Amino acid sequence: MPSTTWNRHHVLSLADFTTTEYDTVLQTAASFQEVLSRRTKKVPSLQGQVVANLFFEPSTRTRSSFELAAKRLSADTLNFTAASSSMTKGETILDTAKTYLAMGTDIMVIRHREAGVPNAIAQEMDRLGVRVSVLNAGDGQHEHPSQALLDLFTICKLMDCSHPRLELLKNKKIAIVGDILHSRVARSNIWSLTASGAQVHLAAPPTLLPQLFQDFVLERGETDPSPTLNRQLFLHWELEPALKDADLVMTLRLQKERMTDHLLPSLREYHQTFGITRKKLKLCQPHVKVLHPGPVNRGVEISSDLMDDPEFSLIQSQVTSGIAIRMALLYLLGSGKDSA
Ligand SMILES: N[C@@H](CC(=O)O)C(=O)O
Ligand SMILES: NC(=O)OP(=O)(O)O
Repeated sequence: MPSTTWNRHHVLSLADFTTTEYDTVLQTAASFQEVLSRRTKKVPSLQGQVVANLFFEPSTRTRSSFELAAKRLSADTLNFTAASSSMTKGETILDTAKTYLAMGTDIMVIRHREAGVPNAIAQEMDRLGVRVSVLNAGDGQHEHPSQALLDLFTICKLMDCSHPRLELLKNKKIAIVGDILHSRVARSNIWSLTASGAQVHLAAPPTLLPQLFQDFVLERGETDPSPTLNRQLFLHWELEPALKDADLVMTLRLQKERMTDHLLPSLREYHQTFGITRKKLKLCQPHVKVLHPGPVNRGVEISSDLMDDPEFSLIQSQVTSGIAIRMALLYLLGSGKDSA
């Protein structure tokens, strides 16, 4: 593994990630990707450490890939799902976390439907003075840092497989399309992609864009249909200007579980206006690739044939990248613990 300086104790958000930290994660993931291509895919880096996956909200790929990543690093894993836990008998979230602490957990990977739960658990661990790291695996509408990092890794590898790094995305045009309002994936990606120097274009119907962004634009009296939030972040109420000459398109699922109102006329109408299809991709650069964090609602945010087309779709490759990225995060958080 590369020898690195890494001082972060928890990974809760990408808001304050530095360029060096992004590059450290990308380079460490690239080293693990090489390990994963070998016959023996396991390394002893986290032998004796315990990684607890505390998932209070459903997940397929994040939970499984954190588990596999921990196993590839030789850590012991504990898997928790709220529905089959003693929370059904009234145990609180913090008491649940302390129960896992008492079992010797070193790293807690936490997903919760409410924003801020991983931060609250991290604060409690710090208050107790224990060296437990907390990794946010998606909290409400707030952030999903490991997803944005695996997206970054997937894209950077396309450009330079052996040396993925942040600067490769400088000035690339990246469209993020769909339910931006409820998407923690969009929020984390906005941090990482703007940090890279890319031009990030957000496109959604007004009901699915954060009011804050829209107020900001209206306050400045912008009437342009493609107003600029800052020099790198653009807002569109229509799809076409976001797709025009885009290098990459990230489409998002409609997060119905987080919608309290009827925000769209119909799924059919949404697919016609904002669904990504081969025809609409013709507006983009010829080399365009499409990302989606999954799970996908086929025929809603992306057409089924496009999702399955390896010429354009990076969806499977994102899932594969998730293992190396999560190995990198667990390794960086866990490898300093023995020397404490
Ligand atoms: N799986 C991602 C995206 C999604 O569910 O649409 C998340 O948990 O945020
Ligand atoms: N992309 C993502 O977080 O998928 P899961 O919800 O299946 O974990």
